[in-house]
Amino acid sequence: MDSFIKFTDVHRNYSPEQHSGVSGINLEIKKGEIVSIVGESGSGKTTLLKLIYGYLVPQEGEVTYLGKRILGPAEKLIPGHDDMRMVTQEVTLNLYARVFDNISGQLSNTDLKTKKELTLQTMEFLRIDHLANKKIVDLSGGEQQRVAIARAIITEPTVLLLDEPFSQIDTILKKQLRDDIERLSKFLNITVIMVSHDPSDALSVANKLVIIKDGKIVRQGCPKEIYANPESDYVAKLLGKANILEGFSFLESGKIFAAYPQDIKIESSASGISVKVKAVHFNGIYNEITFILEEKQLIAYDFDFMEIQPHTEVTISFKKLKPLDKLA
Ligand SMILES: Nc1ncnc2c1ncn2[C@@H]1O[C@H](COP(=O)(O)OP(=O)(O)OP(=O)(O)O)[C@@H](O)[C@H]1O
Repeated sequence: MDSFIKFTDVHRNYSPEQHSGVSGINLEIKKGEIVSIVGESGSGKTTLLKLIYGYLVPQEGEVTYLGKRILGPAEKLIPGHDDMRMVTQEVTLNLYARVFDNISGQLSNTDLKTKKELTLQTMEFLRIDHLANKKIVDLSGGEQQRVAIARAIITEPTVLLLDEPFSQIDTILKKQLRDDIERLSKFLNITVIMVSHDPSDALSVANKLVIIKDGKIVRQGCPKEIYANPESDYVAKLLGKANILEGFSFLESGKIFAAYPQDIKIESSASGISVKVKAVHFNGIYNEITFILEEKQLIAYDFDFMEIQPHTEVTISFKKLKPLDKLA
């Protein structure tokens, strides 16, 4: 059986002189998966989305959808794959038209009654039916984003590509969006592929994680497994703001470990490793404690709001240390 979406040895750069774009990409995406592509800024995340959608073509290798090569912009009258929709951060909505018209306008060659029914269904699915008669300019950023997703899904795509969907919304809307993405996948069987530079969003919703660095995939697989065993400092820092421990006197020489901030325990007893507190920042859910250990700066989260003061000494212990194979 043909793979759903498959990259085989894909290379696509923007300029031969400088490093840009992506290279050596091998990736398979299964139907119905929620895939999150994460990586630091400029690592090539959007380039991967554009290669899937057909906004870019590889210079080497190929990208296929159901076994067929995805056509590039020069090979199609309207660029973009007919079975897919891509929602970007730029507002592509008609700002002065009603929400209803923005969504229903996507359905050409559909009779009025069906158009109305489908638009109502889609608005209900994304819980924006109460906004039907509002103009886009009068909506919040999060509401506009839901309208953009509604516009995309009303044409019943098999694949929805989302570029930084979580970037401009607050915590409550993030939770709703996560829920929407899960429902799109579960009830409409849409494969969702999204790009995020904040991995906490990705970890919470994706069932496959693709981690990219300098245009190359450095890890792919189950989010929980990758988080539990990051293997490289890039992945550990990206996914969990991990402290990278190397060269400390209490470590075996030559070994490197990652410690997530929540895995550093601050002890009230005298046992443990003595460190000097540099700064304490209240975060709402925890205090972020910056401390100095053997002249290196590390970060721990204190969920118990212990009375820790800057410039004092405390003792710490490591609840979990994750061995790293390499420094990227
Ligand atoms: N049209 C273009 N022309 C030249 N270089 C480009 C072009 N588009 C992207 N690049 C370069 O290719 C690399 C990857 O870009 P891409 O937009 O895919 O990264 P990204 O991971 O999505 O970044 P960000 O998180 O900042 O959006 C970057 O170095 C970028 O500057």
